[in-house]
Amino acid sequence: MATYAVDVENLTYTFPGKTGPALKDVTIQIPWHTRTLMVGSNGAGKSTLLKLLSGKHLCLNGKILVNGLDPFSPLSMHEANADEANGDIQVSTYLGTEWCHMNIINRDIGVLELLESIGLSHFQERGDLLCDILEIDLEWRMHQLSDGQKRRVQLVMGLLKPWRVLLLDEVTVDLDVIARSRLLDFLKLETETRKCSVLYATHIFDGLAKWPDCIYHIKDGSLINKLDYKNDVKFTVSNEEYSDGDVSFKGDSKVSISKVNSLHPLALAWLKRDNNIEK
Ligand SMILES: Nc1ncnc2c1ncn2[C@@H]1O[C@H](COP(=O)(O)OP(=O)(O)OP(=O)(O)O)[C@@H](O)[C@H]1O
Repeated sequence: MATYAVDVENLTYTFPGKTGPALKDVTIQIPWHTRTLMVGSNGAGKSTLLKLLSGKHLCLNGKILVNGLDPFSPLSMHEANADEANGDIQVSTYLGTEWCHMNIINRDIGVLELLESIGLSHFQERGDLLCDILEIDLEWRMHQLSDGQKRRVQLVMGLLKPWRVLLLDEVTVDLDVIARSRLLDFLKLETETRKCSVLYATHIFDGLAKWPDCIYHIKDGSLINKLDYKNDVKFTVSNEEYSDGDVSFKGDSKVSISKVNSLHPLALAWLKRDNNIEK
């Protein structure tokens, strides 16, 4: 089994037809049993990195290994399946924008039928747990659901088969706060109870204060900060009841955040810095 869930070295990626790279000399090592957050402005390069990790683009410049395998190589995936004890674990699952727009979720089809078509009976226990967590009624019909309800069914579909590495590209925007909080708890439990890791790019920081093990800050295609949660992040108690939260930096590698269950103050402080906004 690979030492790291994700092992990327000196990765530089330029989209075909573009002059400048979308990712510049990125090196990132994600251990097993961890949750990593990626923070950065629109266009910083978060989705590009997640897509490269999921094998959606070929990268010739740098090393990318997910579960010790080249995500772009079909041979790798074949070998991976042979390696897994029961063949029922995916190397990686990528849930991103394109995945959100899959057509099936708008069709006149029952939720039970939909979940059965992707192997619910094979992963019954996990499926039941996910339906319970995300409060899915198996009698719902997809075309009659709200956006958030559709997203909840879609998340059960995406998470039904266990994965070694989960690549989440902001797929929680439609969820209400309870569904999002339960989903984050589920992902935390997953990383604590079986060999897997989660890499999550998001612009929603509420409810995340106690969630990650590591936070990467990406700017203009480069990783410019890495915070190891246990050692580098300290929460202070804010005096103001309705404060937006305070952040104080100690150099570039340590930070203190006022005590709110949110990383919004940190994201806001980083992105203001990125854009040279003083206050
Ligand atoms: N298919 C593409 N072809 C060419 N350039 C692209 C393509 N996709 C993204 N880019 C460019 O790559 C850079 C990084 O984009 P990316 O989507 O990775 O940013 P992001 O951090 O995920 O942003 P957001 O928070 O808005 O989702 C941007 O400059 C973007 O314009």
